[in-house]
Amino acid sequence: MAYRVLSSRLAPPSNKLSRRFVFVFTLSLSFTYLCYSALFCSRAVMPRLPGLEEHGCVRAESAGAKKLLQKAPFCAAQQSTRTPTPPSPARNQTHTAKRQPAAQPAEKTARNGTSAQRYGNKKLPNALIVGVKKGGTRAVLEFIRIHPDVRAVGTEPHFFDRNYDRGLDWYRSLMPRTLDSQITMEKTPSYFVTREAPRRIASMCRDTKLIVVVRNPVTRAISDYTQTLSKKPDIPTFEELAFKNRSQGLVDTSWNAIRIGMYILHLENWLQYFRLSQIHFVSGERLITDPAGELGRVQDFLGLKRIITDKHFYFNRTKGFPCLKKPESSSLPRCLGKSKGRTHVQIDQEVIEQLRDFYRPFNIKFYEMVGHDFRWD
Ligand SMILES: Nc1ncnc2c1ncn2[C@@H]1O[C@H](COP(=O)(O)OS(=O)(=O)O)[C@@H](OP(=O)(O)O)[C@H]1O
Repeated sequence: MAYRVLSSRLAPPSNKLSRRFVFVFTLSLSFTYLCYSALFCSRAVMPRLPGLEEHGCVRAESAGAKKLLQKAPFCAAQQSTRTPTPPSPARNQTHTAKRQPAAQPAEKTARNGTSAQRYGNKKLPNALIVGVKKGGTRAVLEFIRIHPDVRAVGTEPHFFDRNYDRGLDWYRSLMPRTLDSQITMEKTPSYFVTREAPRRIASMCRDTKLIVVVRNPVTRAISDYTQTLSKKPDIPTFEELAFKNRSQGLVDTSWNAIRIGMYILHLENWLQYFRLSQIHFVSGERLITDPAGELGRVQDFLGLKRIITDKHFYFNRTKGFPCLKKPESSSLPRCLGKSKGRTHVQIDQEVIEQLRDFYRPFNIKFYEMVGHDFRWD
């Protein structure tokens, strides 16, 4: 020690100066590094490394994303990429809010190209198309996903009905990567009639936005039956399944094709967990006659800029339905598949009238509840 002090005292001034320089340089280098890390916090600058997803630090939200998220106040909790504990009835409460991890650079692969988006994180959905079966749910999903701020799962995950035991991690893994400013969506029409679905969705996030595509319940039932018949040609006739006793006009409400159309009953279940303002109803009929108008309202509801307009659609005479000029997955015009827009089984007009009478009181209550007359009578 004495030697070190002595030697430092005896050291020539130039040596002393260079040591002081090295010390100051190292100090300033460390300080710069600290500032740099604090400001940019790894992900915005560094490329994503596999396995490092969980270790994001608090992000600085971009102005654009902030604006969009303000318009659509989605659940912050569900956006976390931290490993969530699998949902269980005992843990049926809303998650505590966590900050989102930093977004990747605001750079996307061609949105309307065939390649998947490479940047962003997999997040739980902010908005769900929950029903109804044969209402036009595929059309709404395919149309809304051409919006640059929407990314969606193509297939139906059936998480809140059939796959709930797999947990939120599994569900999240199915989602496409999204930037902070983008909305994640999926559609599973059976959620609307699944008793546990509203509670489960609310426990994922109370702010989830819900879209229900509704259609005249009689036409919907015939469409449903037509689909089943195409898979199982040996099933009884529509009339046989629809009535317990046709001459008495006794409708079989245990048959799913009939039960699904009693919209008000299912809606009451949803309203135990969600505000009416969180649910947007799309008219399945108007979706065919005026897709741009319906999609305009869907965009408003999601807090999105109205980008999808008339110019995105054309009426395909062969198909008899509106089709997209430029869908999300390709640059070519595309109509929905053969299973959408089938020719329905011919049903006796009298049967149709009986079913109309059956549904009327349910429809009226439904119109009153949602504040809109869908004119199905
Ligand atoms: N643009 C366009 N192209 C084709 N089909 C359209 C379109 N818009 C709405 N529809 C109606 O969507 C009905 C199918 O509804 P879903 O997609 O909800 O069916 S499913 O529940 O996912 O099986 C389907 O019902 P069916 O006509 O009975 O087949 C269509 O009437």
